[in-house]
Amino acid sequence: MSGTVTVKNVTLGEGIPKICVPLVGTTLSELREEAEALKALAPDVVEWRSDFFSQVEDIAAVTGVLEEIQQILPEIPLIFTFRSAKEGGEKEVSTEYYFRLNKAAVESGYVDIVDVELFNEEQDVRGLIATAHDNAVFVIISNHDFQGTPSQDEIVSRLRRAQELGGDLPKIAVMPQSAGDVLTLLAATNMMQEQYADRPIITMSMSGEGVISRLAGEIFGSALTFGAAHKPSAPGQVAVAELRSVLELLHRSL
Ligand SMILES: O=C1C[C@@](O)(C(=O)O)C[C@@H](O)[C@@H]1O
Repeated sequence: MSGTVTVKNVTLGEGIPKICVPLVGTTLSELREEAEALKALAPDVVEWRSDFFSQVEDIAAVTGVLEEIQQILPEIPLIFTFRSAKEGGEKEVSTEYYFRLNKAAVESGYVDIVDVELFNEEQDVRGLIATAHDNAVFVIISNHDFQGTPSQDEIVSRLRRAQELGGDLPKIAVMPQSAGDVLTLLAATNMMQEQYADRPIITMSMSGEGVISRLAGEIFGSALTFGAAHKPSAPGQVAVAELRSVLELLHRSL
């Protein structure tokens, strides 16, 4: 894999894949508790899935949560994500609000990485990337298919599009309908990282059948893997301690 991204002493794109744990609380007090509990798990990265938050339509409440997470976990890089319902998230908001919310998050000073969905108007995506970079925030450009697994060429083409738009971390999550679909995701990951990527990429095949893709990133070329604390944010996430021991086992074997 060529190219790395370093955020708060965590380097993505070299060595063992880094572990990210999502925060999925629906209230400020649940989120506080979850963040406190993460101290013991010591993930490399934390993602706040703000679409789970009951007050996500109130920007002041959102930045308030960000400030608290940052105070509880000041050393851990924080990803801000609003996952739209059409890509497997909990809520749908207007496109206008989606971009306003993400802009407020990157301008808050509490976020290290923002997740922006690829399937939006190009100028909106480019505008948000520019604002993020002006605020020293890295950008994941993501795409999720909860129904199936596109062809290898289509997966590679979406990852390349994310890279061309200027995303620092192209990402795709797909749903397998067969073991062959898991191989398609792994082959696309390997092809992307060997032939096209000049930066770290993040890929996963979801659900139980796809778990191997969350473990084998160091071999096939995915820099970050999502593990669950007490509640997964997507199907197939395994518990952090088990995830870490398998990643270390595979790392030692190489
Ligand atoms: O995009 C992703 C990946 C993910 O969907 C997964 O399958 O682990 C989990 C989400 O929280 C995250 O935003």
